[in-house]
Amino acid sequence: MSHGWGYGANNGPETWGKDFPVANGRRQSPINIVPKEAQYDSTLKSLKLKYDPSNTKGILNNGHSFQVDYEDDANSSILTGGPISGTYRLKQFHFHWGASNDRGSEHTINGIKSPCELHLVHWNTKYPSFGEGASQPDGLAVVGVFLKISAANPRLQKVLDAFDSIKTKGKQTVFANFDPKTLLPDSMDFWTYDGSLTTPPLLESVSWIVLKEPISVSRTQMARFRGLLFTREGEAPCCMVDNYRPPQPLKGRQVRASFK
Ligand SMILES: Cc1ccnc(S(N)(=O)=O)n1
Ligand SMILES: [Zn+2]
Repeated sequence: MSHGWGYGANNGPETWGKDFPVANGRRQSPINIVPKEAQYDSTLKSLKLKYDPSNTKGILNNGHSFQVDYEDDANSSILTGGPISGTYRLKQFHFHWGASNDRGSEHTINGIKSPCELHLVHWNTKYPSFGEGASQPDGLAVVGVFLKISAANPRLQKVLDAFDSIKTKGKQTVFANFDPKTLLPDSMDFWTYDGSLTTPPLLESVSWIVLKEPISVSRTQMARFRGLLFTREGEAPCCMVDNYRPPQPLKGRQVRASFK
């Protein structure tokens, strides 16, 4: 029985290239961001995120992370501006985190990992669907937000409170009226570069928009992320932790900054 990809010793990021050769491609993600080497680009527009909480569809443990899914059959929850042209629709958001607070993020800053990273995934409405966009070089835009250990973040509480209902792989539950904008920091300053999905199929279709300012999460809240399981009900339990891909080679790409 071929085991699918994951984050373990036998199916983790170092093995993904076997089934997904693009893993060694020229625009893979995540990357290490070196702020001093990022080029300020005054032509970058300000980020515009307009989300309609009533588009919230549900929350799911997909066996790699958990995701909150959004209705995307209209331009009601959209991303515009920043480095992208046109309108991108919110599909879902999810997180990556570590077994301890010294690791967990996918992007790093000067080689420093954060304990957790939020990804808000959007697709270009010039294509008919997320799936179509995912195979196009300008098909997706993901906003990445770092979480740093500080005071408890009350805006995470509704997400955390759903965890008991989605502990194991494949479980989903109702989740309504959640405004992802409440998970964003005050500043919309960002770095941007051309990259890929950070999990298989690792498609090189993502305009990455990584926010400079983190949001807070407490140690106790991080412990609740770690209570989720990679495994299905009835299987030997494996804690959902360290579900992050390490930084990939820049291969000549430029990272631009929206701020000086
Ligand atoms: C929807 C989706 C699939 C795979 N990878 C990602 S990610 N981690 O690049 O945002 N998102
Ligand atoms: Zn992600």
